[in-house]
Amino acid sequence: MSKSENAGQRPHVAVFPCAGMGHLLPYLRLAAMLHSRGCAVSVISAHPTISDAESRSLSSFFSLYPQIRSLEIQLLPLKRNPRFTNDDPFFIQRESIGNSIHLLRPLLASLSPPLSAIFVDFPVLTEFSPIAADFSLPTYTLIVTSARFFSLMAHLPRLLEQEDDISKKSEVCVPHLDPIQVSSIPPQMLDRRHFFVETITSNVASLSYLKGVLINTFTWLEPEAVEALKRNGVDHILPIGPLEAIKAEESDMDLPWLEEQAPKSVLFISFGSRGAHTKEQLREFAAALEKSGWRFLWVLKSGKVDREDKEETEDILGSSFLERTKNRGVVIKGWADQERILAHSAIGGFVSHCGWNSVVEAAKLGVPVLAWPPHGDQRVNAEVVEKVELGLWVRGWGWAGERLIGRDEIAEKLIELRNDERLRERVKEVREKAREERESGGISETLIRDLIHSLKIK
Ligand SMILES: O=c1ccn([C@@H]2O[C@H](COP(=O)(O)OP(=O)(O)O[C@H]3O[C@H](CO)[C@@H](O)[C@H](O)[C@H]3O)[C@@H](O)[C@H]2O)c(=O)[nH]1
Repeated sequence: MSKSENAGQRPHVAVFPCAGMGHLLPYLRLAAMLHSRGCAVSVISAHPTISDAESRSLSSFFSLYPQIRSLEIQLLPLKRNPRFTNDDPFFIQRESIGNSIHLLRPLLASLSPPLSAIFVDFPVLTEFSPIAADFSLPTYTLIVTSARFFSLMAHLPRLLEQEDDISKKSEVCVPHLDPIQVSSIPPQMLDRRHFFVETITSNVASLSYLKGVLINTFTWLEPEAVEALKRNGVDHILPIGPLEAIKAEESDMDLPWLEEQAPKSVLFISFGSRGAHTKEQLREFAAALEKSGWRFLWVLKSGKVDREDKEETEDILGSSFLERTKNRGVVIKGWADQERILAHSAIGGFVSHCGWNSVVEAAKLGVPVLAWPPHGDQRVNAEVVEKVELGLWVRGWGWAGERLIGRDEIAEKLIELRNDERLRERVKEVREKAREERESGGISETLIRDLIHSLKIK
């Protein structure tokens, strides 16, 4: 079918997330949003997925949205670039997706109606660019980290050119943005010979072939960073957050214990979709939790990849902790519906690793955060949490594994979180601002409408 024959039809849009739940969930939310606004939607996924959580999410998404088409590529065995020495399974998965991306060609060529546009995840923009060119396919991306961290990534190539050794400085300046602490930047990003920097640099260069850059943030939360991106050359940036939870996430939550708890009495603890702390650190945290007196709901993960995370809760936290706290808290090993939990009236605080989706969810639902960012973009995201007063952050806790944070130190912060009345009031304001931007037919609504309109006239 030619493009002109297709003109009167609904636009057909595909989304193509990279590895990990932190990428898959926002792309599925975007797919659901485009579907609800009248687009025909396809979701491209790479198999085998890196985690069981991703496989489960994809199957439940497609059973909830049978009209959304699933397009799969089967990953080829990875031909390792000798310079790629990273052993993080999520980085290896990114490499595999990049290496197998040409498998999309026959898939895209066979689509009827053909695609009007595609949303490709930032980590694979470079590998996707020849395909976009050959198919003359209008390409967008959805950025799933903070505008603050993305500003840093977008400016990184120039920063590394200008500075001899950033690691010796205390802060870096991205034009039009307040300084970012060097201690917040993942160390690999400071080494210009690192493969990670090469990948960021080429993907930043690839931003120029895109028709638009969407980002899961909202203007009130990160006004300067969104403005800085526009002024620093990413002028096609559109904040569309906070993304709405998909229908699946609105299903009943099987947590009768939570239903019985008093309003704002329960602390929710989750360090994201991958484990982050050593067993020793988790045990220290458990002791602090007990000491703090909070009721708690803890989603525990002890391995990076859920398929390999076989250890029992008792073996991680000790059966005596579970016995002593059985009337005060619940530990769920594995996966729980975080956004549903955060929305529950019993939740009064959130110990978070500050994965960006978690920060946006806490802001949207008005839950005070105790930031404990162990990896990657998470410390820069925690700078946002601190700046907008969505929560507390002890910078000195450092990166994961830098030092063991003791139970007394943690308990003190947990108690501070519970007693901070000013913070409780402030998060209501943050929630209200998020709601206003969503409901006033605000910027993101207008932009999405414009986007869909521009697709229709292609
Ligand atoms: O048991 C769980 C764990 C997570 N989630 C959801 O899964 C998503 C997790 O995303 P995020 O909070 O961003 O954490 P990560 O999974 O750790 O995300 C990775 O991707 C993010 C987006 O790039 C980065 O900001 C993080 O640093 C990186 O670790 C969120 O929507 C959570 O609500 C659940 O529903 N249940």
